[in-house]
Amino acid sequence: MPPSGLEPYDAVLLVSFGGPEGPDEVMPFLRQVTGGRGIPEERLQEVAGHYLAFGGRSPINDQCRELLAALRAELDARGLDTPLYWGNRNTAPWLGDTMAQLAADGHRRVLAVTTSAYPSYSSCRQYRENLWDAWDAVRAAGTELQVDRVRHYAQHPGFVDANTDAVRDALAKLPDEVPHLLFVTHSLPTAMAATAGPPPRSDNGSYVDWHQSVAEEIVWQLRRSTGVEHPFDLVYCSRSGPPSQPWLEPDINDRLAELAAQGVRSVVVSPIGFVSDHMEVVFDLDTEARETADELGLRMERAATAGVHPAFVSGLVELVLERAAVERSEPAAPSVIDGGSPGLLRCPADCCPNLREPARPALCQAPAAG
Ligand SMILES: CC1=C(CCC(=O)O)c2cc3nc(cc4[nH]c(cc5[nH]c(cc1n2)c(C)c5CCC(=O)O)c(CCC(=O)O)c4C)C(CCC(=O)O)=C3C
Ligand SMILES: [Fe+2]
Repeated sequence: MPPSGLEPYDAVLLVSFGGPEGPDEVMPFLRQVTGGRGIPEERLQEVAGHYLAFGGRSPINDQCRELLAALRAELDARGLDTPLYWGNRNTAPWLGDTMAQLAADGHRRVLAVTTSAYPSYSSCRQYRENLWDAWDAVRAAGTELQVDRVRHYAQHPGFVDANTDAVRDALAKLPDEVPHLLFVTHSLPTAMAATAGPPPRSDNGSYVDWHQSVAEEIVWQLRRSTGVEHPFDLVYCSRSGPPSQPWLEPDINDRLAELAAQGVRSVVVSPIGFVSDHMEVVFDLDTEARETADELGLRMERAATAGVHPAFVSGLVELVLERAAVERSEPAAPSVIDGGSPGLLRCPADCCPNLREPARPALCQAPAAG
């Protein structure tokens, strides 16, 4: 491979969740995502209904296409001609096919960027397990690839600034108020949340802690620029699983009802847990939570997700450059919000454990200590 400016890496791989692109793809997608995870059939039918209400097409693949185009433009602008690839965990383009293509195209050092910004089993290790499967198949077919992944980036200024900007735009639509801010992320089983991130862990675990820090930073940035301090909470959406299993709360709809009862009149909803307008955002927030707000007589504005905001796109490219520098043993100070965590270059073996299949291998992991 000719030098690309990202040495030692010769390719960048965007890894995403995947989503259906038509009605016939909805049920196969849901079965793929939930295979063996004990999600009740009723919940599957309900979620199928969310997808079918949007013509059976998830927004996520188109958003990946847009992100790839934006990343390409940003790499080009910086004189980096490193090829970009894309693979999904749950639909085409399948990660396994993309990994085989990377090998066939002669690549041997690949840097992965996931469309998921926080630590937890679902948002980190599960991606690394699927990376392992794809990598292992290529290895079995005779090619030795090395795959790394950029550190968790929720506390990178690029991601935070994009979200702050979006909250500012949403606030501008409610000029006569001091809206309550609701920062939203995907709920998790509390057992998964408690074991998110590397030990030693706080009571909340890294998933909740990281979201809390991002929310606080956004509120602080707004206060610094406007002098207004907005009341805020971290709330959850998209609870799944059997009713007997505890998940992170409060659900956004319940919190909206509480706020209305307390006399709050307007809210800005900021989906900091999602990098773009996934189905959870367009259904759980823009459809369901909006209906709740309407019924309660609350004014609600939903802030944009990071999407292809220039700060986010250039932040991802900076993360890629930073990691390449680290691998070349050059000094590279990790860029991170004040008091935030730069995250880890390689997850330790006991980070974000798979509570169902503890022995399942995952890629991008630090070698086990002594
Ligand atoms: C933390 C987290 C993220 C954020 C990090 C990241 O982005 O990865 C995320 C993203 C996503 N989740 C998605 C879709 C689904 N997630 C499900 C189920 C679950 N998600 C979980 C967690 C998360 N999920 C969990 C603990 C479950 C229970 C089952 C299990 O333990 O695995 C189910 C099954 C039906 C249901 O139960 O809801 C579906 C269909 C899509 C695609 C959306 C689109 O099409 O636009 C995206 C981006
Ligand atoms: Fe999910």
